[in-house]
Amino acid sequence: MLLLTPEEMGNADRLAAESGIDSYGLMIKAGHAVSAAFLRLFPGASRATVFCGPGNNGGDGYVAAEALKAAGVPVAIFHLGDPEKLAGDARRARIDCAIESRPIPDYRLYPGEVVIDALFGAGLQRPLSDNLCEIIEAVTDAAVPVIAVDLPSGVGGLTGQVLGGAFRAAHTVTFMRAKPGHYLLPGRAHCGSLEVFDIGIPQRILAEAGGAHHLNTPALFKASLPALSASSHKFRRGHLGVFSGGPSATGAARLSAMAGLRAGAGLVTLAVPSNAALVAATHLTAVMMKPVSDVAALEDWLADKRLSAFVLGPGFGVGEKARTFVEALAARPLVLDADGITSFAEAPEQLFGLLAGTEPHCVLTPHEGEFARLFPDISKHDTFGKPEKASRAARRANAVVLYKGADTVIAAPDGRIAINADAPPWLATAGSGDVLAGIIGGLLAQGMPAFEAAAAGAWLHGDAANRAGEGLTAEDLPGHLPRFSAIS
Ligand SMILES: NC(=O)C1=CN([C@@H]2O[C@H](COP(=O)(O)OP(=O)(O)OC[C@H]3O[C@@H](n4cnc5c(N)ncnc54)[C@H](OP(=O)(O)O)[C@@H]3O)[C@@H](O)[C@H]2O)[C@@H](O)CC1
Ligand SMILES: Nc1ncnc2c1ncn2[C@@H]1O[C@H](COP(=O)(O)OP(=O)(O)O)[C@@H](O)[C@H]1O
Ligand SMILES: [K+]
Repeated sequence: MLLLTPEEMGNADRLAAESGIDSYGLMIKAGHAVSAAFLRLFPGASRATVFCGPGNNGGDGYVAAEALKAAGVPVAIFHLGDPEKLAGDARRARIDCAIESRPIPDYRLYPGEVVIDALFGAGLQRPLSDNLCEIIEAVTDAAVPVIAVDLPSGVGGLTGQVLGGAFRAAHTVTFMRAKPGHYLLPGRAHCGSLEVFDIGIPQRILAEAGGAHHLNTPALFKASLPALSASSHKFRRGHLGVFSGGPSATGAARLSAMAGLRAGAGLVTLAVPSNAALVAATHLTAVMMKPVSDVAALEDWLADKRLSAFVLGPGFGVGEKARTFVEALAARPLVLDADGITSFAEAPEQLFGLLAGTEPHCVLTPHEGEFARLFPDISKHDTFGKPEKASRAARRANAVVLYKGADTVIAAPDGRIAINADAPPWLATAGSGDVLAGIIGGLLAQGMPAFEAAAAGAWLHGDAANRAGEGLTAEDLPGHLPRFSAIS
């Protein structure tokens, strides 16, 4: 599912106009979609209170207001700025709307009203003024239902960030394609239910207008998921190696290993320091074990080319050992998580040097803190949204970056970006990140390319959590992974 940034939507708009499509006709359809949503969702509203801004978002508002009046709904319009200065389609929409409007400072709460927020959409450029924020706060505090046109005003369509303040909509009607800001946080939490309405811009124009951002759905990775056939045997299904920490820190890697096996790797081996072998062995059944205490033992093990992917980081310990192990592993498909990432905090360039110059085959899975350790300058940039941060990091590291959180973003060095929006909050539980690393490792082991494996991993992780339900522990997750053949 392709998402368009506000800039790309602007391109689509321009290309549509160039191809002879009547832009005022698009605005009429947009406004009518908003009025239809109002009538469908709030048939008993005492009044439609329409806030109209100074651009085309306001234009959609005037069209919706006129349509609601024609349907018999009492309507009050409050405009921002000088409506005489409206230009283009928005000007025409105001002229065609026979309702007197008043300046926004005249607005007072009205019992039973429903607000249509048509202040700003794609054209939001800067934080909302204090006066506007006060009005938004009054509407929010009074729990007045809000329908947002395109985006809740104040939410950045590219980043999902709130600029100053923003409406909390019950429902948002956007046009042709959702925008990244509808799915990134905190924007997602301001949208309410999201409706993507087709106002008639042709697909070929939308395809030409943009295409880097995707919502993470199976359509993005399904074709690359490993498929079982009669000729499958365990070595054909890949062999995943997962590195464990010492005797008191084997749990995290065991979670990854089990998840890798459930994700379909034919064999999974836990590589343990010798002093942890006994502890680990008492907890393993289908997962195998191999003592690997130092880099010499690792290099011996790596001579087995059937080992097709690795996970390093969960519970491994931070320090020199992790760095030398990564040096030995850097040319092979690898998920680098947790301590594996933190070990390079003092010398991120060393890691990027190891990963440079090849087809990207490493997946980095930082949470916010780990991301800041590896990419401190990128992380500090307040105006970058999460996709831009992940994307810059991916290019710098020549690795797929899966930037975790409630709105996990997956970015490839070639510019592809996926936003994962389905994970439930009960995934925030100890060890769930270890399971995610293992799922991705299991998919890499079966030959899935790094971006698709990371995107599939994040989606499967969220899907398993939704199946397991609230109250899950990380151990529950692997058992709830869906059958790949059942994913649609
Ligand atoms: N794409 C399509 O095909 C279609 C798009 N359609 C609709 O068009 C919308 C995009 O319209 P748009 O480009 O005119 O931008 P919009 O959101 O109205 O805002 C721009 C105005 O706001 C102002 N402004 C900005 N920030 C501000 C602030 N913080 N505080 C105060 N002012 C601020 C800014 O002023 P300036 O920065 O120039 O001073 C400018 O005047 C889109 O969201 C959708 O609803 C539909 O009609 C159907 C077809
Ligand atoms: N509020 C949330 N909603 C959805 N997913 C979340 C939320 N908080 C965390 N997650 C997910 O849970 C996992 C936690 O991973 P991580 O932070 O590494 O924890 P741990 O180290 O305990 O395994 C990540 O996949 C993250 O995306
Ligand atoms: K809006």
